[in-house]
Amino acid sequence: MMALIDDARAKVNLTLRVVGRRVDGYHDLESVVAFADCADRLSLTPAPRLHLTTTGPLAQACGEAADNLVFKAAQLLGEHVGNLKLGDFTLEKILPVASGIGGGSADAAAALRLLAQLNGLAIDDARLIEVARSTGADVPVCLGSRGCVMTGIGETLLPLNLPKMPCVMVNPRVPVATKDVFNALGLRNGELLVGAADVMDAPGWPDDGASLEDWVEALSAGSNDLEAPAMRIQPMIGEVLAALSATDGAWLARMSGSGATCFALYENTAEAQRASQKIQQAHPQWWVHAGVLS
Ligand SMILES: C[C@](O)(CO)[C@H](O)COP(=O)(O)OP(=O)(O)OC[C@H]1O[C@@H](n2ccc(N)nc2=O)[C@H](O)[C@@H]1O
Ligand SMILES: Nc1ncnc2c1ncn2[C@@H]1O[C@H](COP(=O)(O)OP(=O)(O)OP(=O)(O)O)[C@@H](O)[C@H]1O
Repeated sequence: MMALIDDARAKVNLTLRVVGRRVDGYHDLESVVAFADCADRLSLTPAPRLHLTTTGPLAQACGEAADNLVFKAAQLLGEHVGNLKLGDFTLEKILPVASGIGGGSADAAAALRLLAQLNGLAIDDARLIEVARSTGADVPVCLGSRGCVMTGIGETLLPLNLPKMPCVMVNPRVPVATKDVFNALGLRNGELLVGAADVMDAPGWPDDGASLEDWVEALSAGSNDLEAPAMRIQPMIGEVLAALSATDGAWLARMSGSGATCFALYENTAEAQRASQKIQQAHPQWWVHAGVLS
Protein backbone atom coordinates (compact mmCIF):
# COMPACT_ATOMS: atom_id res chain seq x y z
CA MET A 1 0.00 0.00 0.00
CA MET A 2 1.19 3.51 -0.84
CA ALA A 3 1.99 6.01 1.91
CA LEU A 4 -0.85 8.15 3.25
CA ILE A 5 0.07 11.83 3.51
CA ASP A 6 -1.39 14.75 5.48
CA ASP A 7 -0.43 18.35 6.24
CA ALA A 8 -0.06 19.46 9.87
CA ARG A 9 -1.01 23.11 9.54
CA ALA A 10 0.21 25.73 12.00
CA LYS A 11 -2.38 27.08 14.44
CA VAL A 12 -2.65 30.80 15.13
CA ASN A 13 -4.47 32.18 18.19
CA LEU A 14 -6.01 35.39 16.80
CA THR A 15 -7.15 36.23 20.36
CA LEU A 16 -6.49 34.46 23.64
CA ARG A 17 -8.25 35.37 26.85
CA VAL A 18 -7.35 33.58 30.08
CA VAL A 19 -10.58 33.11 32.02
CA GLY A 20 -9.07 31.55 35.15
CA ARG A 21 -7.03 28.70 36.55
CA ARG A 22 -8.65 25.38 37.34
CA VAL A 23 -7.96 23.46 40.54
CA ASP A 24 -5.78 21.03 38.54
CA GLY A 25 -3.49 23.92 37.47
CA TYR A 26 -4.63 24.14 33.82
CA HIS A 27 -6.04 27.44 32.58
CA ASP A 28 -9.50 27.98 31.11
CA LEU A 29 -9.29 30.04 27.93
CA GLU A 30 -11.37 31.68 25.24
CA SER A 31 -9.46 31.84 21.96
CA VAL A 32 -10.31 32.52 18.33
CA VAL A 33 -8.14 30.05 16.43
CA ALA A 34 -7.26 30.10 12.73
CA PHE A 35 -5.01 27.86 10.64
CA ALA A 36 -2.16 28.92 8.40
CA ASP A 37 -0.99 27.76 4.98
CA CYS A 38 2.38 26.67 6.39
CA ALA A 39 2.62 23.13 7.70
CA ASP A 40 4.72 20.14 8.67
CA ARG A 41 4.12 17.12 6.45
CA LEU A 42 3.42 13.67 7.83
CA SER A 43 3.29 10.41 5.92
CA LEU A 44 2.29 6.93 7.10
CA THR A 45 3.32 3.70 5.40
CA PRO A 46 1.46 0.71 6.85
CA ALA A 47 3.80 -1.67 8.72
CA PRO A 48 3.46 -4.11 11.62
CA ARG A 49 5.13 -1.76 14.12
CA LEU A 50 5.05 1.91 15.03
CA HIS A 51 8.14 3.81 13.85
CA LEU A 52 8.97 7.50 13.32
CA THR A 53 11.64 9.16 11.17
CA THR A 54 12.00 12.93 11.34
CA THR A 55 13.42 14.89 8.38
CA GLY A 56 13.38 18.52 7.24
CA PRO A 57 15.07 21.74 8.37
CA LEU A 58 13.85 21.56 11.98
CA ALA A 59 14.17 17.78 12.51
CA GLN A 60 16.92 18.17 15.14
CA ALA A 61 14.99 20.78 17.13
CA CYS A 62 12.03 18.58 18.03
CA GLY A 63 13.94 16.09 20.19
CA GLU A 64 13.95 12.30 20.45
CA ALA A 65 11.51 10.28 18.33
CA ALA A 66 10.27 8.46 21.44
CA ASP A 67 9.19 11.79 23.00
CA ASN A 68 7.50 13.03 19.82
CA LEU A 69 3.81 13.84 20.07
CA VAL A 70 3.23 11.78 16.89
CA PHE A 71 4.46 8.76 18.80
CA LYS A 72 2.50 9.62 21.93
CA ALA A 73 -0.78 10.06 20.01
CA ALA A 74 -0.31 6.83 18.03
CA GLN A 75 0.55 4.81 21.14
CA LEU A 76 -2.43 6.19 23.04
CA LEU A 77 -4.78 5.38 20.14
CA GLY A 78 -3.40 1.82 20.16
CA GLU A 79 -4.44 1.56 23.81
CA HIS A 80 -7.99 2.72 22.98
CA VAL A 81 -8.63 0.80 19.74
CA GLY A 82 -8.11 -2.96 19.61
CA ASN A 83 -5.90 -4.32 16.78
CA LEU A 84 -5.08 -0.82 15.53
CA LYS A 85 -3.13 -0.95 12.25
CA LEU A 86 0.08 1.08 12.70
CA GLY A 87 3.08 1.87 10.51
CA ASP A 88 6.13 3.95 9.67
CA PHE A 89 5.59 7.68 10.06
CA THR A 90 7.88 10.19 8.36
CA LEU A 91 7.61 13.72 9.74
CA GLU A 92 9.01 16.54 7.63
CA LYS A 93 9.57 19.21 10.29
CA ILE A 94 9.23 22.72 8.87
CA LEU A 95 7.49 24.73 11.61
CA PRO A 96 9.58 26.27 14.41
CA VAL A 97 9.46 24.24 17.63
CA ALA A 98 8.09 25.53 20.98
CA SER A 99 6.85 28.59 19.15
CA GLY A 100 3.15 29.08 19.99
CA ILE A 101 1.84 27.82 16.63
CA GLY A 102 1.13 24.31 17.88
CA GLY A 103 3.54 22.46 15.59
CA GLY A 104 3.76 19.38 17.81
CA SER A 105 -0.01 19.42 18.37
CA ALA A 106 -0.64 19.69 14.62
CA ASP A 107 1.72 16.73 14.01
CA ALA A 108 -0.10 14.64 16.65
CA ALA A 109 -3.48 15.55 15.11
CA ALA A 110 -2.20 14.64 11.62
CA ALA A 111 -1.01 11.28 12.99
CA LEU A 112 -4.51 10.63 14.39
CA ARG A 113 -6.14 11.58 11.06
CA LEU A 114 -3.80 9.23 9.14
CA LEU A 115 -4.42 6.36 11.59
CA ALA A 116 -8.16 7.01 11.35
CA GLN A 117 -7.92 6.79 7.56
CA LEU A 118 -5.84 3.58 7.70
CA ASN A 119 -8.23 1.95 10.19
CA GLY A 120 -11.54 3.18 8.79
CA LEU A 121 -12.36 5.27 11.88
CA ALA A 122 -14.58 8.34 11.58
CA ILE A 123 -12.83 11.64 12.34
CA ASP A 124 -15.42 12.32 15.08
CA ASP A 125 -14.94 8.87 16.68
CA ALA A 126 -15.10 9.43 20.45
CA ARG A 127 -11.85 7.46 20.97
CA LEU A 128 -9.97 9.72 18.56
CA ILE A 129 -11.21 12.82 20.38
CA GLU A 130 -10.36 11.33 23.77
CA VAL A 131 -6.81 10.55 22.62
CA ALA A 132 -6.45 14.04 21.11
CA ARG A 133 -7.37 15.58 24.49
CA SER A 134 -4.95 13.34 26.39
CA THR A 135 -2.10 14.17 23.99
CA GLY A 136 -2.24 17.94 24.55
CA ALA A 137 -4.59 20.89 25.02
CA ASP A 138 -4.11 22.09 21.42
CA VAL A 139 -4.53 18.70 19.74
CA PRO A 140 -8.39 18.68 19.54
CA VAL A 141 -8.48 22.00 17.64
CA CYS A 142 -5.72 20.76 15.31
CA LEU A 143 -7.72 17.57 14.56
CA GLY A 144 -10.27 19.62 12.58
CA SER A 145 -7.72 22.30 11.57
CA ARG A 146 -10.45 24.84 10.91
CA GLY A 147 -11.29 28.23 12.35
CA CYS A 148 -13.16 28.13 15.63
CA VAL A 149 -13.72 29.61 19.05
CA MET A 150 -11.94 27.36 21.52
CA THR A 151 -12.95 27.31 25.19
CA GLY A 152 -12.31 25.19 28.28
CA ILE A 153 -8.65 24.20 28.26
CA GLY A 154 -9.02 23.59 24.52
CA GLU A 155 -11.63 20.83 24.39
CA THR A 156 -14.75 22.84 23.47
CA LEU A 157 -14.81 23.95 19.86
CA LEU A 158 -17.35 26.14 18.08
CA PRO A 159 -16.66 26.32 14.32
CA LEU A 160 -16.33 29.76 12.69
CA ASN A 161 -16.43 30.76 9.04
CA LEU A 162 -13.39 33.03 8.98
CA PRO A 163 -12.59 35.03 5.84
CA LYS A 164 -9.17 34.49 4.25
CA MET A 165 -6.78 36.73 6.17
CA PRO A 166 -3.51 37.77 4.49
CA CYS A 167 -0.81 37.56 7.15
CA VAL A 168 2.85 37.54 8.06
CA MET A 169 4.08 35.18 10.79
CA VAL A 170 7.45 35.80 12.46
CA ASN A 171 9.41 33.67 14.91
CA PRO A 172 12.74 34.95 16.25
CA ARG A 173 14.02 31.36 16.58
CA VAL A 174 14.08 31.38 20.37
CA PRO A 175 11.99 28.62 21.96
CA VAL A 176 9.48 29.54 24.69
CA ALA A 177 8.01 26.82 26.95
CA THR A 178 4.21 27.01 27.22
CA LYS A 179 4.23 25.88 30.84
CA ASP A 180 6.59 28.71 31.90
CA VAL A 181 4.38 31.35 30.26
CA PHE A 182 1.20 30.10 31.97
CA ASN A 183 3.06 29.96 35.30
CA ALA A 184 4.33 33.52 34.81
CA LEU A 185 0.70 34.70 34.82
CA GLY A 186 0.88 33.97 38.55
CA LEU A 187 -2.68 32.70 39.08
CA ARG A 188 -3.46 30.45 42.05
CA ASN A 189 -5.17 27.10 41.41
CA GLY A 190 -8.92 27.73 41.40
CA GLU A 191 -8.52 31.50 40.78
CA LEU A 192 -11.12 33.03 38.45
CA LEU A 193 -10.25 36.13 36.40
CA VAL A 194 -13.51 36.50 34.54
CA GLY A 195 -16.86 36.00 36.28
CA ALA A 196 -19.61 33.94 34.64
CA ALA A 197 -21.64 37.12 34.10
CA ASP A 198 -18.73 38.73 32.18
CA VAL A 199 -18.51 35.67 29.95
CA MET A 200 -22.26 35.87 29.22
CA ASP A 201 -22.02 39.61 28.49
CA ALA A 202 -18.97 39.33 26.24
CA PRO A 203 -19.66 40.51 22.68
CA GLY A 204 -20.05 37.64 20.19
CA TRP A 205 -17.84 37.25 17.13
CA PRO A 206 -18.96 38.43 13.66
CA ASP A 207 -21.63 36.39 11.87
CA ASP A 208 -21.01 33.97 9.00
CA GLY A 209 -20.01 35.81 5.87
CA ALA A 210 -18.62 38.83 7.74
CA SER A 211 -15.87 40.67 5.85
CA LEU A 212 -12.17 40.77 6.62
CA GLU A 213 -12.62 44.37 7.83
CA ASP A 214 -15.37 43.30 10.27
CA TRP A 215 -13.16 40.56 11.64
CA VAL A 216 -10.11 42.78 12.03
CA GLU A 217 -12.23 45.28 13.94
CA ALA A 218 -13.61 42.57 16.26
CA LEU A 219 -10.21 40.95 16.79
CA SER A 220 -8.59 44.32 17.49
CA ALA A 221 -10.88 44.72 20.48
CA GLY A 222 -9.45 41.47 21.89
CA SER A 223 -5.93 40.61 23.01
CA ASN A 224 -3.60 37.77 23.88
CA ASP A 225 -3.37 37.65 27.70
CA LEU A 226 -0.19 35.57 27.45
CA GLU A 227 1.70 38.34 25.61
CA ALA A 228 2.81 40.19 28.76
CA PRO A 229 4.06 37.14 30.70
CA ALA A 230 5.74 35.73 27.57
CA MET A 231 7.51 39.05 26.98
CA ARG A 232 8.87 38.98 30.52
CA ILE A 233 10.37 35.55 29.81
CA GLN A 234 11.56 36.41 26.29
CA PRO A 235 11.85 40.18 25.66
CA MET A 236 12.68 39.57 21.98
CA ILE A 237 8.91 39.10 21.46
CA GLY A 238 8.65 42.89 21.89
CA GLU A 239 11.08 43.36 19.00
CA VAL A 240 9.08 40.99 16.80
CA LEU A 241 5.83 42.86 17.54
CA ALA A 242 7.53 46.22 16.87
CA ALA A 243 8.92 44.96 13.54
CA LEU A 244 5.49 43.71 12.44
CA SER A 245 3.67 46.86 13.61
CA ALA A 246 6.14 49.05 11.69
CA THR A 247 5.34 47.44 8.30
CA ASP A 248 3.11 49.31 5.85
CA GLY A 249 -0.52 48.23 6.05
CA ALA A 250 -0.28 46.11 9.24
CA TRP A 251 -3.83 46.17 10.61
CA LEU A 252 -3.17 44.19 13.77
CA ALA A 253 0.04 42.71 15.22
CA ARG A 254 -0.20 40.14 18.03
CA MET A 255 1.49 37.10 19.58
CA SER A 256 0.09 33.60 18.94
CA GLY A 257 -0.44 31.13 21.82
CA SER A 258 2.36 31.26 24.37
CA GLY A 259 4.81 32.74 21.83
CA ALA A 260 7.28 33.59 20.61
CA THR A 261 5.67 33.58 17.12
CA CYS A 262 3.76 36.78 16.33
CA PHE A 263 1.59 37.61 13.33
CA ALA A 264 0.19 40.66 11.59
CA LEU A 265 -2.89 40.89 9.35
CA TYR A 266 -3.00 42.86 6.07
CA GLU A 267 -5.62 43.88 3.53
CA ASN A 268 -4.06 41.82 0.72
CA THR A 269 -1.32 39.28 0.00
CA ALA A 270 0.88 41.78 -1.93
CA GLU A 271 1.12 43.95 1.19
CA ALA A 272 1.87 40.89 3.34
CA GLN A 273 4.62 39.82 0.88
CA ARG A 274 6.25 43.26 1.00
CA ALA A 275 6.10 43.28 4.79
CA SER A 276 7.66 39.82 5.06
CA GLN A 277 10.51 40.78 2.71
CA LYS A 278 11.23 43.89 4.76
CA ILE A 279 11.36 41.94 8.03
CA GLN A 280 13.43 39.09 6.58
CA GLN A 281 15.98 41.57 5.18
CA ALA A 282 16.34 43.34 8.52
CA HIS A 283 16.45 40.02 10.46
CA PRO A 284 17.93 37.31 8.23
CA GLN A 285 18.07 34.86 11.16
CA TRP A 286 14.31 35.04 11.95
CA TRP A 287 11.72 32.59 10.55
CA VAL A 288 9.30 34.64 8.43
CA HIS A 289 6.24 33.37 6.54
CA ALA A 290 3.86 35.39 4.36
CA GLY A 291 0.58 33.63 3.67
CA VAL A 292 -3.11 33.37 4.46
CA LEU A 293 -4.95 32.40 7.63
CA SER A 294 -8.42 30.85 7.38
C1 LIG B 1 -1.36 28.34 24.74
C2 LIG B 1 -2.03 27.44 23.74
O1 LIG B 1 -1.14 27.16 22.66
C3 LIG B 1 -3.24 28.15 23.14
O2 LIG B 1 -3.77 27.52 22.01
C4 LIG B 1 -2.45 26.11 24.37
O3 LIG B 1 -3.34 26.34 25.45
C5 LIG B 1 -1.28 25.24 24.79
O4 LIG B 1 -1.58 23.94 24.41
P1 LIG B 1 -0.48 22.76 24.47
O5 LIG B 1 0.86 23.27 24.11
O6 LIG B 1 -1.07 21.63 23.69
O7 LIG B 1 -0.48 22.46 26.03
P2 LIG B 1 -0.18 21.11 26.83
O8 LIG B 1 0.97 20.41 26.17
O9 LIG B 1 -1.44 20.37 27.05
O10 LIG B 1 0.29 21.73 28.22
C6 LIG B 1 1.55 22.32 28.44
C7 LIG B 1 1.50 23.07 29.75
O11 LIG B 1 0.79 24.31 29.57
C8 LIG B 1 -0.07 24.59 30.64
N1 LIG B 1 -1.44 24.77 30.12
C9 LIG B 1 -1.79 24.34 28.86
C10 LIG B 1 -3.05 24.58 28.37
C11 LIG B 1 -3.99 25.23 29.19
N2 LIG B 1 -5.23 25.48 28.76
N3 LIG B 1 -3.65 25.63 30.44
C12 LIG B 1 -2.39 25.41 30.91
O12 LIG B 1 -2.08 25.78 32.03
C13 LIG B 1 0.08 23.47 31.63
O13 LIG B 1 1.00 23.92 32.60
C14 LIG B 1 0.73 22.36 30.84
O14 LIG B 1 1.60 21.62 31.63
N1 LIG C 1 6.27 16.72 16.58
C1 LIG C 1 6.80 17.64 17.40
N2 LIG C 1 7.13 18.85 16.92
C2 LIG C 1 7.64 19.79 17.73
N3 LIG C 1 7.89 19.60 19.04
C3 LIG C 1 7.58 18.43 19.58
C4 LIG C 1 7.03 17.40 18.78
N4 LIG C 1 6.80 16.36 19.58
C5 LIG C 1 7.20 16.71 20.82
N5 LIG C 1 7.69 17.94 20.83
C6 LIG C 1 8.16 18.67 22.05
O1 LIG C 1 7.09 19.55 22.42
C7 LIG C 1 7.57 20.83 22.81
C8 LIG C 1 6.56 21.91 22.33
O2 LIG C 1 6.63 21.98 20.95
P1 LIG C 1 5.54 22.68 20.00
O3 LIG C 1 6.28 23.10 18.78
O4 LIG C 1 4.35 21.84 19.83
O5 LIG C 1 5.16 23.94 20.91
P2 LIG C 1 4.21 25.17 20.66
O6 LIG C 1 4.27 25.61 19.23
O7 LIG C 1 4.57 26.20 21.70
O8 LIG C 1 2.80 24.58 20.97
P3 LIG C 1 1.49 25.29 21.50
O9 LIG C 1 1.20 26.44 20.59
O10 LIG C 1 0.51 24.17 21.37
O11 LIG C 1 1.79 25.70 22.92
C9 LIG C 1 8.95 20.96 22.19
O12 LIG C 1 9.82 21.52 23.11
C10 LIG C 1 9.37 19.54 21.79
O13 LIG C 1 10.42 19.05 22.57
